[in-house]
Amino acid sequence: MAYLELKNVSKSFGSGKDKVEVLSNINLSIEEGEFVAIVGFTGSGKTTLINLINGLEFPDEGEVLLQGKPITGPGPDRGVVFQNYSLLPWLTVRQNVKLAVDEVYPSKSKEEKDTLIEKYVEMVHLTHAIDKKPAELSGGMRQRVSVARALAMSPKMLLMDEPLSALDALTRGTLQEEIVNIWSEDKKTCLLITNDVDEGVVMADRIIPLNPGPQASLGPDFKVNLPRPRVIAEINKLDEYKHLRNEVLEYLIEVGLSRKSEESNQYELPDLKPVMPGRIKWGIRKKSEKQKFF
Ligand SMILES: Nc1ncnc2c1ncn2[C@@H]1O[C@H](COP(=O)(O)OP(=O)(O)OP(=O)(O)O)[C@@H](O)[C@H]1O
Repeated sequence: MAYLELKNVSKSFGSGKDKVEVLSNINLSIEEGEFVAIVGFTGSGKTTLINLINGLEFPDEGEVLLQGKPITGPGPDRGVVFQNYSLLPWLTVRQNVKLAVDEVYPSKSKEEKDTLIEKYVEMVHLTHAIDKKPAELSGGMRQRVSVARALAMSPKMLLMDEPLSALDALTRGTLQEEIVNIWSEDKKTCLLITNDVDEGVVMADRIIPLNPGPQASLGPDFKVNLPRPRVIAEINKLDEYKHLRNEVLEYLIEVGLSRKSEESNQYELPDLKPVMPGRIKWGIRKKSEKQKFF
C-alpha cells in the first residue's frame, strides 16, 4: 500500500461565476521513504495540493489517503515547512521549536523536551543561535528553524511548500543538501513543492509536473535515477542528467505553450537555469566545511 495516495482529487474555491476550479482529477501515489518533487507553474495550485495533504483543505471530489485512511485534518505524522518560515517573532529559536515539541509530546519531561529541541536545532546547524529571535537571523537561518520545527515533531512525512524559493543560491544549495541528508538518515517520506526544476532533479527520486491551472492536473512521472549522494559537479556531466533535465523542461514548455494558446492567461514557467558545474557535494561534506557557508 502506498504511504500517501490521492485518488481522482478535484478542488475548487468559490461558487457561481466566482468559482475557481483549481485542481482537477489529481492521482498521486507516494511510497514510504520516497522523495517526490512536484514542479509547478506559478498559481497552478501547488499550495492547494499541499493543504489537501496537510488536512487544511478537503477535496470536492476524490480521496486523500494516508496509509489507506482518509485525512481528516493536520496531524503530527505530517510536518510542514512553508515558504515564509512562519516563526513567532517574539520567541527565540529554542522557543519556536519547543512549540512543536509541546504539541506532539505534552507528557515528556522538560529535560526530554530540551534534548529533542537541541537535537533538531543541531541537525540544522543552529546551536550557536538557539537563543536568538527570528529578527536576529538571516533568511536561510530562519528557514532552518522552520525545518527544525517540522522535524522536532518526528513526522513520518515532510511536506515542503517551496521552502527555499526566497533564499539566495548558495544558502539554497546548502539547505537542499541538509534536507536530503536528513531525509536519507531519518528515512522520511518527502514531498517537495518547487518551481525549480534543478532542485527537483538534485533532491528527488521522482519529479511530477503540475500542469497550469485552472483545473490543473499532474503530468507524467519523471524518474530520477541519478546516483546518490549527488555531487552537482559530477552529475552535470552525466548524459542521463542532461537528458532528464531536458525532458522535464521540454514537457513544461510544451504544456505551458499549449495552455497559453488556449487562453489569454500568462503562465510563468518554473525556474529554468543553465546547467553549470556546482561545488556542492550532497551528503559528503564535513561539518567544519559546512560552517563556512553561514
Ligand atoms: N482559499 C481560497 N479561496 C479562493 N481561491 C483560492 C483559495 N486558495 C487558493 N485559491 C486560488 O487557487 C489558485 C491556486 O492557488 P495556490 O496558492 O494553490 O497556487 P500556487 O501554485 O501555490 O501559487 P504560487 O505559485 O503563487 O505560490 C489561485 O488562483 C488562487 O487564487
